[in-house]
Amino acid sequence: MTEPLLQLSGVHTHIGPYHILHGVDFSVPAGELTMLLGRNGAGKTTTLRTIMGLWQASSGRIRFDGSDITERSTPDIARAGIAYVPESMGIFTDLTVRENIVLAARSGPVDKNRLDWILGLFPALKRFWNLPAGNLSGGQKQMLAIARAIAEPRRLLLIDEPTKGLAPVMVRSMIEAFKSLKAAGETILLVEQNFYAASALGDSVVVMDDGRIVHSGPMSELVADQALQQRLLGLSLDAHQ
Ligand SMILES: Nc1ncnc2c1ncn2[C@@H]1O[C@H](COP(=O)(O)OP(=O)(O)OP(=O)(O)O)[C@@H](O)[C@H]1O
Repeated sequence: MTEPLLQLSGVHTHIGPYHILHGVDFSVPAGELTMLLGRNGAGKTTTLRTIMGLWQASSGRIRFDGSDITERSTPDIARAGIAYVPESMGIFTDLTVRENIVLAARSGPVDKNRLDWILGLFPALKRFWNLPAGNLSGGQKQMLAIARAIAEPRRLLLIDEPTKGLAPVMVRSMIEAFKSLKAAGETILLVEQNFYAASALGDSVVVMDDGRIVHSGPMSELVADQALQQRLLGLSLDAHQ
């Protein structure tokens, strides 16, 4: 059997005196979109930050693309091909949309075909190309943050709640963009609270609670089982479109 692109085994993370992750085990197969779900405070963001080396795992192993990355630095992990889009997005609001994207490419100018592909995914960015990113709506800022993450080819995208606070029409645009990313063969680990978006996009799903994995399997299985959804996710689910 081929090794998954990303594999977490028994990962514990402490933040100062607090023990946040308690032996997290899951994997992300190449070319799939894996949803990471769970109630508020379950440990989803901490998991992404631990993969990225922004928090150091206190025990357990993280393997990526055949190598152990548990103790590598964040820049090293980024160089290995993992991009992280945090909930706060990390865009430069004083710079134009164009400058934000150009600056995100570390190894030189953004490839023209790639840029056309990115602007095809997020047409709104084309309209605001020469305007400061601070003028964009919340959803457009999210799109810019993702565009920055894919300005260069990456092996794995970690994206934290891209639909948070967005109007339904914007959620639908975001879902379409993710469908295109999937069709292009990108491997994505996506944190989502919006179950409508999660169910439309996930190939597989991992559910966390209190720093532990409490369920993992195909997304279709969770979508078909409302009792399981209620048990695992309770009222944290936002099923609105
Ligand atoms: N810097 C920190 N210092 C102390 N505790 C923290 C810190 N960051 C997160 N935590 C705690 O770790 C736990 C997990 O938080 P985390 O942000 O990973 O959850 P989450 O599942 O992403 O939640 P949400 O959906 O609300 O963003 C929470 O109890 C949170 O209070």
